[in-house]
Parts: sequence; structure tokens; C-alpha cells
Amino acid sequence: MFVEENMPKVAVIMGSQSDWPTMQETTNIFDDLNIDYEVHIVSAHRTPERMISFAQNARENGFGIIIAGAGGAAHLPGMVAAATTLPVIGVPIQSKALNGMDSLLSIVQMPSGVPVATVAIGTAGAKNAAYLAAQILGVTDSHIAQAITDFRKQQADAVIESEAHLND
Ligand SMILES: Nc1c(C(=O)O)ncn1[C@@H]1O[C@H](COP(=O)(O)O)[C@@H](O)[C@H]1O
Repeated sequence: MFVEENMPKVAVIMGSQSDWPTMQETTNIFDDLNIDYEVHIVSAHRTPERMISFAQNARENGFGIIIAGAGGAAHLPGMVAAATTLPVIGVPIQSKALNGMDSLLSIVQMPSGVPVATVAIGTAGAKNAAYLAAQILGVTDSHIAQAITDFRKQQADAVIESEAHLND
């Protein structure tokens, strides 16, 4: 695995272990793109001191971006964003009761001055959180930028390929 010297890690955090099947979609992409990350369970509600300590120390612990997944009353991404100036990407987990609309609205409507870059509900959002983080890292890391360019090409080729089969 190639990791550029001093490249910041991405923190992938989630409110509960039950969010892992969704957030694993994020880390699978980091594995494919050779991006360094750590996974932690941190909850604004259940482990508030741990959340504040995690967010306040994230930069000195080598993180450059935080991806936070949470469901229901999804306060984690916004509260982490309040306690750090690192960019925070919020992933609304698809909750059972309200299908993730609760998660989405809890994450997306931040007051001005404390942004959370909010992606779509569920696994599509978890994947896009990884691509967005990679694109941000790619601003200063040419290897990651190239990996994204290669991925986009494969994606486009797959679309063309899928069309070809329609006419078999
Ligand atoms: N939204 C939050 C926060 C938080 O925002 O701090 N902590 C846990 N949770 C969410 O509660 C849901 C149910 O959790 P359990 O399955 O553990 O009961 C999860 O989707 C989690 O993200």
C-alpha cells in the first residue's frame, strides 16, 4: 500500500456499532484507493466526553478529515464539527422508523459558521463520503488525485459496457 509521507489520515466515526454495515462502504473505498483511515465508535449522546476529546484532539492525532455516520437524532456530525476546524462529512444512516429522513435533517441543517458536508442517506452516501474525502485529499496528493481519475474512467467504461449488453 502506498501512503504519501505525512498524508493525513481520515477518521471514520459512527454513533453505534449498528452503523458499521453502512460505514464499511466508506472504508472499502479507502482500501481500494490506498487511503489511510481509522474507525471509531463515538456518540454525542452515549459518550459525550469521548466525543469532545476525540474532536478536539483529532488534528494533533494526525487526522485531516472526519467522516461521521449517525442515525435518528443524528447529532454526532454537527457536534464533532462544533469542536474541531477539520472538515466534517456527515453520513445520514438509514434509520428503521423514518427511513433516514430523521438522520438527514438532523445532519444537514447546521447553523451558518459550523458546516457539515452532508451526503445522501445510507450506503450511497457512505460511498460518496469516501470519494469526497479522497477528492479533498487529492487537492494536495497527486497519487490520490490519479486514483480518483482512474476510478472515474473505470466507472464510465462500465456504463458503456453495460449498454453494449442491451443489444446482444
Ligand atoms: N445518532 C446517534 C448518536 C449521536 O448522534 O451521537 N449516537 C448514536 N446514534 C445513533 O443511534 C442509532 C441506533 O443505535 P443503536 O443501534 O446502538 O441503538 C444509530 O444509528 C446511531 O448512529
